[in-house]
Order: sequence, then structure tokens, then C-alpha cells
Amino acid sequence: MLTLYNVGVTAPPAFVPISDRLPPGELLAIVGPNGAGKSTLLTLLSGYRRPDRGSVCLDGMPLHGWNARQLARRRALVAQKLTLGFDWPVRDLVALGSTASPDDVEAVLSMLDLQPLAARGVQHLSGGESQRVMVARALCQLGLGRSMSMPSGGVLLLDEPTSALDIGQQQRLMRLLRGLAEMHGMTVCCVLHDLNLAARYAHRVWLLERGERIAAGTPEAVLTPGCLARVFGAELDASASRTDQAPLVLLAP
Ligand SMILES: Nc1ncnc2c1ncn2[C@@H]1O[C@H](COP(=O)(O)OP(=O)(O)OP(=O)(O)O)[C@@H](O)[C@H]1O
Repeated sequence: MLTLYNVGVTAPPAFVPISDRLPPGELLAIVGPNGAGKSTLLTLLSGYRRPDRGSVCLDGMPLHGWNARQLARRRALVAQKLTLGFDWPVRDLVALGSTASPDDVEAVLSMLDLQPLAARGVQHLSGGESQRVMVARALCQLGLGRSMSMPSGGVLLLDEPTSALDIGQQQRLMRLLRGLAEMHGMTVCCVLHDLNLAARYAHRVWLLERGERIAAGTPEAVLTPGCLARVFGAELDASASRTDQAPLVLLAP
């Protein structure tokens, strides 16, 4: 369980204090316009940045109090870009720094459709392939594998993990993430620009604007046409709005 107690930052980029819980079993989507503070919030949730006020706790202990090795086994961050100085084979990079067995690594490669690329150098991958490698690496870091025996309560944080994926890979990844939450008791938190993916797969959504969380709740409650039109300054196709199921976000011509 990840818990935020009045977590905020004052130095640029500033973030208005926020308190909430990210419970196991849920997929949370963080959405908002460019520059709203989504990546900033994710770095706070991961512990890579320490808040100026308040604290983020994992299982009751502030993130900065955790032993680095133990923390790495309990929470993983998938950044937006893969930046590497070496042309590691995919399989080696995915396993790097983890205690995963060869069988576990193969299982994780298979989950992300990466087995055909396992021997390829990571500097010779497409954008979408690189993105899937980064997710696979995070899953290995958390101890996922063939046995799927990862202790419940692991936290997986992802910054725009679908931005380079085709629609089939988007669906497979979002189903995998939701399944990890629901079936393996993980906390999964995804920054997403695609509001339809957030609407379809997230249990809860946080909407950010100018360094502040301005709405939180189910996709139906947060992703309303009026709110999205105002926050994103976008004109939506009203004929696509639905009240009986997950909202559908379509731009007006
Ligand atoms: N190191 C920094 N120093 C000062 N301002 C920063 C710094 N990093 C980011 N910012 C600013 O803070 C704001 C929030 O940035 P952040 O990357 O968190 O936004 P975001 O919601 O993830 O945006 P995007 O959707 O474009 O990825 C932006 O206005 C950005 O320009």
C-alpha cells in the first residue's frame, strides 16, 4: 500500500499537497494536460524525488527510510525513455539487477511479446519495442515470472507506457497491468495521455492541472465531457458521450 500524507513540492516544478492511498488491487491512471505535473507526481510516488513537505509511505514506512535493495524489489518505475550507453541484448537488459531465474525472464519476455527480440541489441529496437522492454525489466525487478509468485503489495509506476505502442500492444499491456492489480494484488499507477485507455482500464483516475490534483474518482466521475473540454481546451464530439458505461472521448472535427 502506497500512502501519501500531505505530499507537496514548493520548488519548481511545484505541486499542491495531496493526501490519498493507492491500495493494492487497483490500477490508477494519472491524466492531465502537458506540464500539469504528472511526471513530477510519479517521481514523488517512486521516491526518486523527496517531497518538500509530507511523506510517501510504502507499507507504513516513508520511502526514504527503505533500504534501497529492498525498495527495488517492492516498487519499480518505468520511465518515458530508454537511455542506454551499451547495446545490451534484450534478454540481458531485462534480467539486469534482478534475481529472476532464466525461466522467469523467459516468462516475462513472453508476457510482453519480446521473445522474438530477446537476442537483439536494445539500441536496435523500435520505439514501441523499447517501451515494452522497459516494462519487462520492471516486472523482473519486482520478481514477476513464470510462477507469478511476487509478494502482493508490489508497486508498479509507469510514465506514458503506451505512447509508442500500436493498438494491439496497447490493449495487451493495459490488460496485463489491470490483471497484475486484480490477480496479484499489485498497486499499478500509470500516467496516460490516452483518455480512452484510462476510461477503459483504470479503476480510478486522478486529473491534474497546473501542479494540482483537481479531480479523483472513477473514470465515469472524472472524465466528463465538460471537465475535459475545460481542462484540455479541446472541443469534444458530444454525440459520442455515454452515460451508461466507460466514457468515450472523441475530438470534434
Ligand atoms: N527541473 C525542472 N525545473 C523547473 N521546472 C520544471 C522542471 N521539470 C519540469 N518542470 C516544469 O514543471 C511542470 C510539470 O512538469 P511535468 O513533467 O511533471 O509535467 P507532465 O504533466 O508530466 O507533462 P507532459 O504531459 O508534457 O509529459 C512543467 O511546466 C515543466 O516545464
